[in-house]
Amino acid sequence: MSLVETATSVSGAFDSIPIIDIGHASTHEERVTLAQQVRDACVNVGFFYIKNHGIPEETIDTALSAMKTYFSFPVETKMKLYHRRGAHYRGYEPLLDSNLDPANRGDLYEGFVIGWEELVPTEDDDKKADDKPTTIENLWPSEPVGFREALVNYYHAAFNVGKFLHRLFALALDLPETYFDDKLKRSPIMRGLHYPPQTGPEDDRIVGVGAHSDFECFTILWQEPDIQALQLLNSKNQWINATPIPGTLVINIGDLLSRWTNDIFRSTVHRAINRSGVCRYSMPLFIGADPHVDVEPLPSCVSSDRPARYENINSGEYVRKRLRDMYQQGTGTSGGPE
Ligand SMILES: O=C(O)CCC(=O)C(=O)O
Ligand SMILES: [Fe+2]
Repeated sequence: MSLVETATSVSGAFDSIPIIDIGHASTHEERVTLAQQVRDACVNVGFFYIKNHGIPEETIDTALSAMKTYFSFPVETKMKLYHRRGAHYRGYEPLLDSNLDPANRGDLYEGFVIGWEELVPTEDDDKKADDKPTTIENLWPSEPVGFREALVNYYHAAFNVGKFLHRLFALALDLPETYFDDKLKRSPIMRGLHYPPQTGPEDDRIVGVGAHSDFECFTILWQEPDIQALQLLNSKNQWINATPIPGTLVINIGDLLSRWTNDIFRSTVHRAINRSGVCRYSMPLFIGADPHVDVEPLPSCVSSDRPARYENINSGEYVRKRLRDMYQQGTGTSGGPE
């Protein structure tokens, strides 16, 4: 069945989230089989878990413990790196600073945001990058010791998984396997997130992260085991729990890849509410397209029955606008970069 035909029969009324084992992918045949599962998941749900992703537990644990220490510092210390002071929203986001769902009153998480950075910069790094990718500087606190190393290590480990996944997306979209290789070279933004427990009466207008879809191409989310918080909205308006499954990562499609695929890959609305009684941590890595890349519906996703639904847009401009909107709706007072 063609991609367009596959998408036509989809209802979006999913009640569970597929788990895909990516552990065996050395042959082209194995990757084609995986790509078929990925296609089903992206068309029907927009979310899936991956297992056997290969990120060492130690890399995750070290990043988690660095985050826990950092977020335990007084807010005045963390505010020295307030993310709205710089030009690119890097650094510390305090509680209630953003508001992803305009119907809400602010998102009850604090975060720390970084972009591309080599742990040990290589001399010819910029020369190698023929596409003038972002070289926006990250902001780093002096404490805890090892914070930068822990986060940058996790960033690259997760990005390596992302590089593998975008090849599966390409196969799933009937494109050459390497189609996205030169388009997603340095795009990821990573956030370390801390959700304090929400107690008291349930109030749908203040949640950990309000209902939203992600802006970029796809997200690789590590969520803390044993704490239920993430939920996805299906087409019947039911919230489906994305229960943490040990050893897995959650992958979801964002709006940019949804546009690129003419809505054949679903960018599913989700939210997070932490009513566990204890703090919860998560680490999403958002993989967009590099800023210079133009995005318009792919030929394999367009037909006479399904004409292109979107204009060509520049990826950098698109994501910048989405970020501006998100932070303007928040309660942060010092405005945002233009
Ligand atoms: O923390 C989570 O589980 C979800 C976070 C999220 O959806 C986001 O940051 O876009
Ligand atoms: Fe999200």
